[in-house]
Amino acid sequence: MSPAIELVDVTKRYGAHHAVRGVSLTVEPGTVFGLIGPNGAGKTTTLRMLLDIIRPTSGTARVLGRSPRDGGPALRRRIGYVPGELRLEGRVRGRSLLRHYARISGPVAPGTIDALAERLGLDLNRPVRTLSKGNKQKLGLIQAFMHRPELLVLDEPTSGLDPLVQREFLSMVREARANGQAVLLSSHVLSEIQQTADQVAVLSSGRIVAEGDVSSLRLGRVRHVRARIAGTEEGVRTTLQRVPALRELAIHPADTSLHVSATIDGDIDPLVKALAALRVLDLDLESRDLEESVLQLYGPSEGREEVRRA
Ligand SMILES: Nc1ncnc2c1ncn2[C@@H]1O[C@H](COP(=O)(O)OP(=O)(O)OP(=O)(O)O)[C@@H](O)[C@H]1O
Repeated sequence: MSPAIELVDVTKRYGAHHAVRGVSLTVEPGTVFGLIGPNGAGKTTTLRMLLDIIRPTSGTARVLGRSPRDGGPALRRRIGYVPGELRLEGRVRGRSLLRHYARISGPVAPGTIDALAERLGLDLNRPVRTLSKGNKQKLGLIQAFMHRPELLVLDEPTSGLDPLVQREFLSMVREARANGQAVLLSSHVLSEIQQTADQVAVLSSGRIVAEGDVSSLRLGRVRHVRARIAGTEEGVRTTLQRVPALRELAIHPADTSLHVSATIDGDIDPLVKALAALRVLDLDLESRDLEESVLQLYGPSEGREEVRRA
């Protein structure tokens, strides 16, 4: 079976600015591929090239075995696409709009539209212009999923959705994978990629700076540590400085305790053991957000030229 997506050395330039530089990636049927990276990294540009909304400056793209440029409407119907910025206006009701899309996308099994609307909690009888951003996004998701396309290309699909709906959406993605559909999901939210994707590529300044299976990347291992600790500043500093993976340690006296903040990259067990020797009044461990993780692990000082794996 040919890959659902194959990009080889694809570049997109706007004048002197490289939005995407030499990106190669392969997405197999029945898998979820996560494309992550901070704002402006080149995610939307990469996805639009798959749909032939824009064309690469150089390199080759194949989608479901065809060139997006030559595939035309026949290829387009085999893809479900959620654009990053969904503009839906007009008096038309959600149901009519989806029926209209269904005439373009090809057969939708009876009951599918209502079932998806029910799952996502969307009222299909409302005119689309009166829908909130999140509800418009739900319409966008339904139009992408309803005809069970071989490939789903989803650009920041959970933006504007509340956490319960996000969870339902992630189930829909897993079901699509189980049906043998391929999914390319772009996001700047690491957790949703971690929950669904089999493979992941990290884009930064238009380049893939890391790729592999989700568990092999070190992104999720960088955490913020915040604690309130009783004791002397010197004693606390001496204890915590022995933790090998602890960085950016800062200690500020506040009232009767010390406010401690740091980041930890890797094994947290030595930190837990060190804290056990102190009087900890409060403790908070939080994953760094994606942008911080990407920049720390794969940023300029780490050498963007190389693809790094854990
Ligand atoms: N039509 C255009 N003309 C000029 N520059 C563009 C154009 N489209 C995108 N860019 C630039 O290309 C880079 C990549 O943009 P892109 O929208 O692909 O990023 P992104 O990863 O999707 O970011 P975001 O998460 O903010 O949507 C950015 O620096 C952007 O300013």
